[in-house]
Parts: sequence; C-alpha cells; structure tokens
Amino acid sequence: MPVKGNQFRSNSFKDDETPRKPGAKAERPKPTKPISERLPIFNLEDGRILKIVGLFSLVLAVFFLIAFTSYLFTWQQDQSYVSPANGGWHNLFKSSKELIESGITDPIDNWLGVFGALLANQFIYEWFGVASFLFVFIFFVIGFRLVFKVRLFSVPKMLAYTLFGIVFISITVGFVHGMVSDYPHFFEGEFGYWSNKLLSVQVGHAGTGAILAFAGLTVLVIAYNIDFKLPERRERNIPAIAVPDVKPEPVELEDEEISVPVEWPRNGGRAKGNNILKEDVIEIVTPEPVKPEPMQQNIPRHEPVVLKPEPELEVEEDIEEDIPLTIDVVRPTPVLNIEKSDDDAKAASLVEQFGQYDHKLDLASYQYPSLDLLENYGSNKIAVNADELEANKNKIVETLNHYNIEIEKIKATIGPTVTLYEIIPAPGVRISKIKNLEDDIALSLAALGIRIIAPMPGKGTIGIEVPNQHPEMVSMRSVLATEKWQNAAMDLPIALGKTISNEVFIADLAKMPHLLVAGATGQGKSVGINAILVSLLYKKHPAELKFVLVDPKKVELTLFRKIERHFLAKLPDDGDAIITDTKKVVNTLNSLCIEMDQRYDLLKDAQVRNLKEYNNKYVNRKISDPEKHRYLPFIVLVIDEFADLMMTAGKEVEQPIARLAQLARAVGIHLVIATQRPSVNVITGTIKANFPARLAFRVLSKIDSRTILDAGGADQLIGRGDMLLSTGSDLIRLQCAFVDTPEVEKISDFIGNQRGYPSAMYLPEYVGEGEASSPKEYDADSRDPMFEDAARLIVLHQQGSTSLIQRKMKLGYNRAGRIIDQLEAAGIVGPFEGSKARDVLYPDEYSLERHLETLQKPSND
Ligand SMILES: Nc1ncnc2c1ncn2[C@@H]1O[C@H](COP(=O)(O)OP(=O)(O)OP(=O)(O)O)[C@@H](O)[C@H]1O
Repeated sequence: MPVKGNQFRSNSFKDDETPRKPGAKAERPKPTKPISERLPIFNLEDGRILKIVGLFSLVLAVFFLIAFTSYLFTWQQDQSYVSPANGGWHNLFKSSKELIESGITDPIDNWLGVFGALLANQFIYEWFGVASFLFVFIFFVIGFRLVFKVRLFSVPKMLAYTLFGIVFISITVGFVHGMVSDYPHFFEGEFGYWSNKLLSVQVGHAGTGAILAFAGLTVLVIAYNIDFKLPERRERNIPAIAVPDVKPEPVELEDEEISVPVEWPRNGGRAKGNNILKEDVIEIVTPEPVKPEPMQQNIPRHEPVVLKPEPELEVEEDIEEDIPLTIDVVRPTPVLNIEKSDDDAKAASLVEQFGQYDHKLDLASYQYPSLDLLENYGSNKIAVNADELEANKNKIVETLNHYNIEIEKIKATIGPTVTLYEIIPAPGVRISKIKNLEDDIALSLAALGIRIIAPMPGKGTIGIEVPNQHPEMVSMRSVLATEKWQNAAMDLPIALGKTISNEVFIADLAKMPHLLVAGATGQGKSVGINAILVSLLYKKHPAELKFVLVDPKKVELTLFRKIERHFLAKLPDDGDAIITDTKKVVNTLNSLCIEMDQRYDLLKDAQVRNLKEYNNKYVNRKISDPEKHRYLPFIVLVIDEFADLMMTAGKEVEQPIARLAQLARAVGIHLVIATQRPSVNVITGTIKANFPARLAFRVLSKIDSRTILDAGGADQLIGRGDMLLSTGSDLIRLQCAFVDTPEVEKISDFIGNQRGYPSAMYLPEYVGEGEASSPKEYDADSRDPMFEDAARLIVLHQQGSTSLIQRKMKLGYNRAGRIIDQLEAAGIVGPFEGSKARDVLYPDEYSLERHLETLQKPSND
C-alpha cells in the first residue's frame, strides 16, 4: 500500500499508548518494550527500512564497482597485502609494525583502500573472476527498485539469471583460459579454475565444453525460447506458429489445396493443370464453324501486349527532383510532437511502473476452444471427375458453336461445389449473346444452378459456373486448420468457407462493417450464422468481444446460452441473454444506441477516432482520466429472422437498426442480420443503404436475388451452403463452412465450463417511452441502507450514473438502480436522460449533508 504524507500522523504511536500505564509497565516482563516506546517502529509497510536497504544497496553497487575496477589496475601492487599467505583479511586488524614484520611494506593502491583491496581480491581472485562485476548489477537493480520504486527488471528473475551468469561466466572463462594456462587467474577466479579442474577430471575437456554449451543454450531457451533452425526447410508440422491471439493447439495444420485451372487451348492441345490425368484429356471439340472466322489471324497480335517500362525511369528522376520540396512541407510536425511528449512521458512512466493495462487479466486463464471440438467432414480434397469435366466442357463448346459462337480458349477451375469454366470468346463475339444463352447451356448440361458471369470482372473472360455432380462439404475444421486462418490478423475475422478455386475465404467483419444474410428456408442460413459466431469464438477473448443475440424463432441461437457469462451482453434485468421477445428487442436496440453514444463520448474525450485507437490508448495508459474510461470490447449484434421483427415492430426496429448501421462501426458495434424473406418491406432502402456487405444463400426468385444483392444470381445457387457474397463492388461465390449443432454445443460447453465473469455484460438501461416512470415519491423508511453513501459518492463525482454506484460500492445492478431511483425521489439527482448521466442537483458535499439532514428530520420526529 502506498504510504503518503507524514508518518508521525499515523496510528503507530497511538497503538503503543495503552501499555504505558505504570502498573502495566511493571508487570510486563518483556525487556524490549521501553526501547520501542522511544524509537520509531520499523515495519515493512512503513517503507523506511526498505528505503534504507535500497540506499545501502546502491552504495554497495558503487563501492563494488570502484573496488573491482581499481583491482584490475592495482592487483599486482596490492598482492602482498591481500594474499592469504600473508594474512589476508587478518591484516585488517594488524598494526603497521605487525604488517612490516609480515613483510608487507608497500602502501595499498586500491582506490578504496585496504578494505577495497581485500574485497575485490576475495570476489575476483578467490571467487568468480571478472564475472563478479555482475554483483554490481544486482545491487544496483535492487537499490534502484527500493529507492525510486521503479521496476527495471523482475527482481527474482534478475537474481536467478545473474547468479547463474556469474557461475557460468566464471567456469566458461576458466575453460577458455585453461587452454592456454595452467594457473588460476583473476579472469575466472579460483571458483572458475577449480570447477574446471574438477569437471575435466570427471568428463574431460571436451565434456566440460559440452556441459557448458548445454547449460548456456538451456538458459537461452528458458529465457527467450529460441528456435533452432536447420538450414534447409523441414516438414511443416508445428502448430506453434506465431498466432497472436489463439493458444497454440497440438493440431496439425492442413494445407490449403487451391485449384489450379485446367486449360484447353484453342488448337486442340492437351489440358493443363494438376487436377486431371493426362490420359483423360480430350481435345477441344470444334464442330464445323458455321461462319469461318477471318479474324483468327489477328489472334497472335492480341497476346504479346506488354507494357514497356521505359517511362518509369523518367518518372523516378522527376520524383528525386521533387524530394527536397516534400521535406520542407513536412518540417513543422516536430513542434506538435513536443507538445504531446509530456503526456506520453507520463503514460510511459505509468506503463513502466504497472505494465500495460491487461484487459484479459480478469480471465487470464481462459482457454481458447481447440480444433478438436470440430468434426472433419468429407475429404477436403479436390476430387474431380475428369470425365465430368470433359463432358461439361464439350457440352458448353457445342452449345456455343451451335449458336455460332466461336471460342478462343476454355479453362476450368474446380471448387468444392461448382466448377467455373472460363471462356475467352473469339474476337468480335458479343457478350450479351452468350449471356442470353444461359438457359440453353443449362438445358444442354442438364444441370441446375448454372450461373453465367459475363464478363468476369477484371479477367476479360466469360465465366460459366456448373455445379459438381459430387459436391464436397467444406467443414469448419478444414477452414480453421489452415495457416491462413491461424495467421489472420484481423479485428473480427470470420471464416466464411471456400471460394470457387477452393481457397479459404476469410473476411473481417469489422471492415464490412455490417452483414446482411438472406436466403430461403433450408438453404444454410443458420449454418452460416453459426459459422460466423464460431469463427469469432475461436479468435477472440471474452474481454474483447460481446454478442447481443436476437432470436425470435427461439431455437436457433439457444446453443449459445452457455457462454452468457463470457461472451454475451444483455439488458440489465434478470431475463434471458438471448432475446426472443419483440418488446425486449426494441429496448435492446435502443440500449445499444445509448451504448454507441456513450462510446462516442468516450472516444471524443480520449481524442481518438475509432475503437482500436481508443483501446490502444487505454492499454498504454495514455488516457488522462482512467476512472471515466473502460476497455471497450467489440459488440456484434446478431438478429435471426429479421423479417419477423419487422412485421411485428416495423419502424420501432428499423430506426435504431438504421442508426446503428450508420454510425456504430467506429465504436466497434457491428450487425449481422439474417432474414428468410428478402422482400422490400423487410430489407428497406434505409437498411440496404447501410449494409454494403450482403450474403445471399439460395433464394426462390430473381426478384428476391435483386432485393438482396442488387443483382441476379442467388436464385441460381444450388443450396446447402452455396452462397454469394456481395461486398459492394464484387460478387463472390462461396461454399459456406459447415458446422453442425453438436459441434456448436461442444464449443459452448467448452467455453461455458470455464471460469467466466459474474454475469453477462450489461448494456445501458433504456426506458421506453410508455415506460418512463412518473416522479417517484420519497419514502424515508424504505430507503436503502447505502442511500447516504451513494448520495455522497454521486455528489463527489458529480455524475449521476447507476454504473458508478455499481462499480464503486460493489453493488448489483438492480440494487444500484433502486438507489438511483431513491436519489431521484429525494431530489439529489435529476431524471433519467437516456445516454447521458443524470444531473446531480447538489454541487458539493456541504449542501448535500444539509439536505440529508432535512430528509432525516421527519423520520426522527
Ligand atoms: N455449408 C453447408 N454445407 C453442407 N450442407 C449444408 C451447409 N449449410 C446447410 N447445409 C444443409 O442444409 C440444411 C439446412 O441448413 P440450415 O438449417 O442452415 O438452413 P436455414 O436456411 O437456416 O433454414 P431455416 O431458415 O429454415 O432455419 C442443413 O441441415 C444441412 O444439411
């Protein structure tokens, strides 16, 4: 405990006053008592003893440093005095006559006199050699810590390493010196010399070297966990790669098997690509072209279009000439930095003293779920049937030729559920012509879910997606066991599944910043939401993320009930954390709006622009008023069956959702909204405008697809997790990662069975319009025993908030809420004002005390 001010004001003296009665004094046999009455009591809490020890330690450090350094220059001159043969330490007590009789005539040269000479000789020559200088370090660190209360290093660790270092250096120096000399020297000291002798007798010179190397490396491994790497790369089987957040799991990472396109060249070459066997390759079928293509000869002219690099050189020269101008413009910035440096220095000293703020400390032992909780479905290999591939390609080519569409090249990329055939049409073919043939191609391939992308954005080709006969399931485990996921350094990474080229697709929900999910019933929407939630649970600590779950269907999200005390946020009442009731949804959404406003106030106060900067500043203790601030976790609001909500609550829901969607991104509140019915009265213009990222599972009509994606395509999906992700500009076809209910249950159990917070995170209270309570009557008899203390606290902080009472007085939310109501009734705080704290109606404690007295009077009478 820090001790402030004059210690003589403390009770330590008063305590001793009682036994001072004359009688008592005579009876007490303890002889120490009278001394303690006159002398101040030294106890460790007092701090004085520690300061004295600290000062002594610092003096020792200086003393040792001077004596040792001097020894290096004066040891020869002082040898006769310090030598044990001539008396050593006994010489200290000899008179000068006795010294002369012992043959010691030379004066002592050590800068610290005879004591310095003896001490240095003892440590350096007789003990540890030059390694003894490390004692200076030990004393300095301890002294510095005790005197200035600044923690340079952890003392126990420093002691352990330094003492080892002394012994190790002494023996190692002795080992090296032993190669050239057979006598002890002050380099290694007698300890180093004799230890070497002993070891050499036991294990030989080489054995001693090996033991020393082993000991040195072991300590390096303990201290820094150094890696031993052989020159050539070995099999990659270590899961302990640098994963910032996830605890390393002993699970083998899987290689992502990305599809390499299979190509069929125009003039009947062989298919290229690693996915099909050479003997399976069939030459491109070109039924006699109806219209001979005169432009064929031009083809080679299109290929070697290479941009020449020469102009770049000129540009570089220009830039070099411009450089001085740029430097001039940038110059004023250091002035700003100087202003800041005061705060920075303060923050740095706080960090040095207490370390960075650790938001995970409350649940420091929290274990991230392991991959073993997930199942492995399917083989996770691209198992393509070469016959199917060829047959599809031939049918596509045939159909196109049938309509006089000549193609240049065709290639196939095989995904888990669909294969993408990319066509380069011959010059002069109109794209719209191919697009119009969508149904004909589907007919000729006799397949559902054919999607034509004409043209493929940024590729100059036309894509035809054809479902595979045997779709491959993408298990969540196979996605999370990839290096790409393990190394994903995103704020809110979500593993959505795999792309058409079998590549793992990871998106950052924080960047999206909100996600709209739609799809007809039974097409994989719930699985998709589970995949999003599960991926976040795999990457985030409970201190960093909270979910607000809304599930009008009452069955989909119940699996997450067990993680309430870890990952859920709810309104401060006793109800269920997973919200199923429409009225409560409206309150929760408004409460989230209040949370958003409060967060913006905090951001403003901390002069930062977003949650990441804010938390960064908070962790580095750069926020000047930490009492007012807190570490802000991300909040992800998930609403299943949004259509149902819109039907029952309409505008009441739409308004807060629109507000959150517009503003909440910077303060770390992100929305994931799912709906089965993607009609325009559910996904309204306002909502759509604020959800640039949309995920569409299969829908039943083109109109629905347009409602969700502003484009067709979702009606041509094949279901079972086949989906399209629109990120505003791009439309990406993905196969959703599959995670089954038992897996989600296992993960929830795993997290739920660990120590959690006392309750779910409480969102700010929200009182609906109809519910706003009428001014309460003050009732002195029923007021809380903590009422007066709470009143003083509120007036002292000039902040009428329930959470302040909760935090400072360690009360539950309900009791704190009751007290604040009583304070309002007693006229101490103003009425509830939404996101702002209530007004405090008394400016100081004096006026409050007078008011409290008047409140007490009627009951005293
Ligand atoms: N990614 C996937 N991979 C493989 N199969 C899937 C995938 N997603 C869903 N399925 C299959 O589709 C079935 C229905 O999925 P899901 O329950 O997610 O549909 P839904 O759209 O949520 O339906 P509802 O709207 O009625 O709840 C699942 O039981 C599963 O068999």
